[in-house]
Amino acid sequence: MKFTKMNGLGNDYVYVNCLKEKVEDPNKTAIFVSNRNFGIGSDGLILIKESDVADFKMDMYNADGSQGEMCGNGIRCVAKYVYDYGLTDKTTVSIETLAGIKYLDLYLKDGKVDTVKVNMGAPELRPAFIPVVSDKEQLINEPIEVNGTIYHMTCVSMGNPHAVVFMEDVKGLEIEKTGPYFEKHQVFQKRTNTEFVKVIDRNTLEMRVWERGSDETLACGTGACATAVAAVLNGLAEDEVTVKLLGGDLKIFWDRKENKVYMTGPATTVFDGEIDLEKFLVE
Ligand SMILES: N[C@@H](CCC[C@H](N)C(=O)O)C(=O)O
Repeated sequence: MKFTKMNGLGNDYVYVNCLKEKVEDPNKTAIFVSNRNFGIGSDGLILIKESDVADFKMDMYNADGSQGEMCGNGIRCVAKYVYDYGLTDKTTVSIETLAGIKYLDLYLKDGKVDTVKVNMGAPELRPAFIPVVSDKEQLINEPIEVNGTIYHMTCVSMGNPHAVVFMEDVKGLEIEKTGPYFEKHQVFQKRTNTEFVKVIDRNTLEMRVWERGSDETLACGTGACATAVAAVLNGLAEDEVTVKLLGGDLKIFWDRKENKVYMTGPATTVFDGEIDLEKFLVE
């Protein structure tokens, strides 16, 4: 299997061009390639495919082999891949995901994609569609007991589920002790991604993320979008913010008139490789 290692702000995936390659068992392949000791090492696996309804299709798998509906950092890298490797010469591309079709603008430097702006669509706030168990219309600053501690969360889907928790000490948070309890809390029927966020000022948010299926990662694009939306809903930020993640910054704009969230950030290629999967994916 030929692959390319790419990342968006250190949120790294193994990308496979499925216009040329066939991945028989993506769940199992994701678990193997993601392993940082015995595999390639990544937060998951992303397959680039043909689409009947858009220019390309993205299928994403977390490090535990589960499938995610959407990946903000991943989709910017898919856009870079299809342009830089000559699969398209368009600088505006559409990509089908399990969370619908996303539209992306590509910005070039020295003939290659450097930065990508993604129309991430409308945030979903209705609990049943996130999904999270609740009788309420929206969950904004809602108390939740997690492993014996009361937190306040705002729930947003950007195609995938997010619980956003505002707090003072994000840097000192022992995320590996809290994140798994949020992820598997009984109210989240499909588990959840959780963002822990400090408001620096009304245009700057500091965020760490515990990702469903991949543990702590250096950045999460859908998480940054959910965080920006949650900050506005809680009266903590303006519609346009910089989200500061462990791996770098994302610019997020919630166009409230159109009810669309825009994410702008970098995409980076690290190396190409080839691996004999048959040798490793034995029963
Ligand atoms: N890192 C991604 C999100 C990947 C999927 C997520 N873990 C899920 O299962 O929903 C991003 O940049 O958005």
